[in-house]
Amino acid sequence: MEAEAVVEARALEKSYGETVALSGASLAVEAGEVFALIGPNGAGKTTLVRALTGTTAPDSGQARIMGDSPTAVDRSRLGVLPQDFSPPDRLSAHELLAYYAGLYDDARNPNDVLADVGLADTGETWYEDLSGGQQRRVCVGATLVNDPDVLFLDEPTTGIDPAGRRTVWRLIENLAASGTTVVLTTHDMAEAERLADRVGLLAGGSVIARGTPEALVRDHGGASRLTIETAADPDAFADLEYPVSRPERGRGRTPDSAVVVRDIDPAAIATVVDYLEARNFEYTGLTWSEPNLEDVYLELADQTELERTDSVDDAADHSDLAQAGETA
Ligand SMILES: Nc1ncnc2c1ncn2[C@@H]1O[C@H](COP(=O)(O)OP(=O)(O)OP(=O)(O)O)[C@@H](O)[C@H]1O
Repeated sequence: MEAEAVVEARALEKSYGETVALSGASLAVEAGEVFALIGPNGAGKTTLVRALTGTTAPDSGQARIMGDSPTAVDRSRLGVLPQDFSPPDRLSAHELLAYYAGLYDDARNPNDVLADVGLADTGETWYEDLSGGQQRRVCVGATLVNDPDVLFLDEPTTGIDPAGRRTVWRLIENLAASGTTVVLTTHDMAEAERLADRVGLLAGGSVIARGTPEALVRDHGGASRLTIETAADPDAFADLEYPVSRPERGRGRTPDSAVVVRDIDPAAIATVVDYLEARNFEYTGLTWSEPNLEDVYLELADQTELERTDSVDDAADHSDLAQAGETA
């Protein structure tokens, strides 16, 4: 029997004037799952979270949390961190958490929450005097005072330094281990890959692919790559037994400073080194990488973006992507 969805969106549509924010977004999150929503700026992630948490009403479609409509659900079982959450700043971190804790009958001790978000020593500092990353961690803490069963975190780690980010990651992992259902949005693919049981990729207002990070990488991540930092032309590698090309747009390297060897096992890297040496090709570095969620993102979401900017008449390409999503 299929597990019952704790959070569910069915064919949600939402427009702001001419702007279509959601165009049939659907997803189902099971109890205890960590579900990460990824997608380009403007894809509709925040609007989807807002529709799921009852802060915006969809034009059509249905949102459900724990079997209820988002506006009818017991708020004490819900934690929501909006992207633009900005609490009153003339309070200390501790006072802020105490304030939010005061909204619930059976709230957690603010000191324990401060410790959870790695700010045990910063409780007496005024919110406005905290760094941006510390403020964000207090905001994450504010969503935890009621020990929610379902937690929505819209870009929880944006602006947080690497150590603080890891604190929040461990916190989310602990929450998930204790059974909390978590829906988060992020632009950090490493974050999604590390935390999420499943990932939903939003583009153009709908979920175009969903699945475990492993399945998405397997289905859409492409081949392993060996990147060679060299000015040599890919054609010069014609008799190498692997496909060689320039790096694609958007993959972090200027196309004429590197070539990419695809589908190559790490054990075969020595063959390529021998090949380079035998031909006196100059190179300054070799990097082997397996496909990851960033490759999936670039393959599916950025492709959608590029098509949209390259051509206004791209309806056919969108339907291809929607089909790719159906198989994920
Ligand atoms: N209140 C609003 N009024 C008008 N347009 C809006 C409003 N909220 C969202 N939009 C528009 O809807 C679209 C989706 O926005 P949304 O914030 O949901 O995207 P997002 O995926 O969360 O983006 P980001 O990654 O930048 O946070 C965008 O084009 C945005 O400009």
